[in-house]
Amino acid sequence: MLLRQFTRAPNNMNLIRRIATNAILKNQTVTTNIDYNQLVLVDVNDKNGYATVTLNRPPVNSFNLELMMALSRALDQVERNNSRGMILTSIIPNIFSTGFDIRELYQADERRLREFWSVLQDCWFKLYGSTYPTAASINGHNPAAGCFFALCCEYRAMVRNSKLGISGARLGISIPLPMIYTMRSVISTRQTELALTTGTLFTSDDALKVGLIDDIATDRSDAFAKCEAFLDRFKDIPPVSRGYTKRSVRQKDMEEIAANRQRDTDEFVRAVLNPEAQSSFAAFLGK
Ligand SMILES: CCCCCCCC/C=C\CC(=O)SCCNC(=O)CCNC(=O)[C@H](O)C(C)(C)COP(=O)(O)OP(=O)(O)OC[C@H]1O[C@@H](n2cnc3c(N)ncnc32)[C@H](O)[C@@H]1OP(=O)(O)O
Repeated sequence: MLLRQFTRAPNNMNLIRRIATNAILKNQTVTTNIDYNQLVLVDVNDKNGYATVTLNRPPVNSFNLELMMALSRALDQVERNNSRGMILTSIIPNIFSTGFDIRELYQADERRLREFWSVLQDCWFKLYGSTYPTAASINGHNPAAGCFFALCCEYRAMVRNSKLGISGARLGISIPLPMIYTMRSVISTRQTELALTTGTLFTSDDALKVGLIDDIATDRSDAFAKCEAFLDRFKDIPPVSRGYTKRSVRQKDMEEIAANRQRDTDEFVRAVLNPEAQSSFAAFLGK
């Protein structure tokens, strides 16, 4: 059965901007909350300028097209706000994300599937190619696509007793290029190949050892604090030159993905519609 082996919105363009009314209280963080479309929440801390992007699709933050689109728009919002940094996290206590929503893949409509992948690619360009500093506060299990987005960030803190990785190989799924390039930007090519060809889901200790995460946290608030401390490291670094350097480091990967977008989409669609993959999805969903 599909990854059980791993343990066991609408198109709303209107932003609702809410300024915290009790900000006058001494020492209280002043936040501007941009409630985009509920599936992804964007909060900007007015004290330090950091945006928190929170995945909010209970029960498990699985990515369907709507969540992917909401993430894409949230990233646009962070960019437009000129945030000093961004922390990606999840509202669910012990789960960051369970990856793609299997219901999105099972008996999928091809047009919707193409759009799904295209929006994932957009998210990748926006997050991987962002010039502002990024960190992932991984508050729980994070297999597959959620791991991919966390790896796009510059820093990861993960709570103990969680698992992280891209396990597609165990299901006979070949891993798409954006995921390969992203993992390879974090750990060595050798370790990337090993992780992806064995479909390893890493414990927090093993993830730290191999370099997939930067810190182990005791709980979600510790993970968040560690992410803030990481972003603080850039407080005195001029953001424009910093962003330019980051983009230059990542430029080659982005050019290659941009040049292969159509082929990458075709391969994804073929992989999902493959009868073997469809049987796995059916088994997962108990069909
Ligand atoms: C096929 C071509 C793909 C091409 C390239 C892809 C490359 C590979 C990268 C990404 C692919 C993916 O993302 S595929 C998704 C992979 N993810 C999983 O298989 C995770 C499965 N989930 C779990 O193992 C567990 O949910 C958990 C350990 C993460 C959490 O366990 P917990 O016990 O806390 O929760 P439940 O398992 O009871 O789940 C609650 C509820 O949610 C449903 N659920 C969970 N995950 C998904 C999902 N990914 N899609 C849809 N639904 C999901 C689960 O069935 C439960 O539902 P019910 O309450 O109705 O039983």
